Amino acid sequence: VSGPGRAASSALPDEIQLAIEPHVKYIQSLDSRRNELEYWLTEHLRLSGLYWGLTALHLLGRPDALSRDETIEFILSCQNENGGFGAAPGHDAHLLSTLSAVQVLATVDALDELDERGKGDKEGGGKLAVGKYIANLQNRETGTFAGDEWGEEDTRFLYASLNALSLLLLLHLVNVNKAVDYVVSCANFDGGYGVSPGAESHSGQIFACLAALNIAGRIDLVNVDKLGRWLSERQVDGGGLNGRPEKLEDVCYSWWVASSLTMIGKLHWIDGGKLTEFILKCQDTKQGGIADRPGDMVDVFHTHFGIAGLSLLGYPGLEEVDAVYCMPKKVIERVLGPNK
Ligand SMILES: CN(C(=O)[C@H](Cc1cnc[nH]1)NC(=O)OCc1ccccc1)[C@@H](Cc1ccccc1)C(=O)N[C@@H](Cc1ccc(O)cc1)C(=O)NO
Ligand SMILES: [Zn+2]
Repeated sequence: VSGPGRAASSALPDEIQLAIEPHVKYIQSLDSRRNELEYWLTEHLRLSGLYWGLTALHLLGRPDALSRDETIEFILSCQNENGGFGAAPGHDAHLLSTLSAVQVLATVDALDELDERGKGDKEGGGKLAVGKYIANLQNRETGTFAGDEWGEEDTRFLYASLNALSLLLLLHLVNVNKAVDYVVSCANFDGGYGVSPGAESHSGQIFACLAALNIAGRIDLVNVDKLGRWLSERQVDGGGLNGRPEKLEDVCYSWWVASSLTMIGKLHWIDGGKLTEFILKCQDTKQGGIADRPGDMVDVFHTHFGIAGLSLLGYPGLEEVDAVYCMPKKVIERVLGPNK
């Protein structure tokens, strides 16, 4: 494969190499852009933005580029009385921001702060309060999960729950077998999975369902050859991957598709070198950051998923990423043990 194995040399144009320093500076600059309208328009994603930025820095080998104390203070400031976390201080709790909070605290090795300083109900604060908030969102009949008390159900939320609960070592608070049955009920004839039974296959939902099955120890339920074929067909001529047939390539699908292929042992069914080159072409090597497609505006979401994708593809010098948790492998080994 001609891709990342080739020694990066100065003779090559910039975008063929990963511009590490500019990406670090771009991520560090994000929280200081309070004068920009976009900063406030993305407040509903602030906690997830911290997860994307911090994880990208850890994969770049720069875990100290953001202040650990400020990170912990911000996370805890987003916790609600019900134990769940909102996207920003004062926002209602939601499963996705609760997942981001748990992922960030695990990454900076501060999950115990939940017990020392976290909120929660009388009988059990700390980690248990977060676990109970999540467990209360499971639909006891179908096994799937809602994203918050308004009740919208989706396999994304089922994955978010199993991810967060497993990091808190509290999976026993929910009915994992029923969650597995629900994921199986979402399987399509093409081997993929959708948002609910009968919904069309979508790379993001496939990632969520495969990762949930993996955490439940039931990856054996996947039709590997059919799904591997559908996922490998996401690679388009430009080398990038799309989310569904006929859609445009997009850097974040590098993650959703490549991590799914990794989980079923078929990553070699796509051309890793061409995908690597596509991701590197989406960088802004001057200002830093990675966009969804070459020439588009960069954002922290695509910067994170582009770097995570490069890590899966073995780009030299990056920390290894865990395909199931989208977090540094070293963090997952510390929290769950080497043989997780
Ligand atoms: C809410 N969301 C998305 O819907 C992105 C939008 C997008 C980016 N590039 C193309 N579309 N899509 C996305 O994350 O799809 C992947 C996915 C879909 C379904 C299930 C799981 C993953 C992004 C944020 C975003 C919005 C708009 C532009 C860039 C980023 C997002 O927060 N994604 C979440 C997962 C997610 C996905 C869809 C949702 O409705 C909510 C959450 C995530 O990756 N958390 O770490
Ligand atoms: Zn995208």
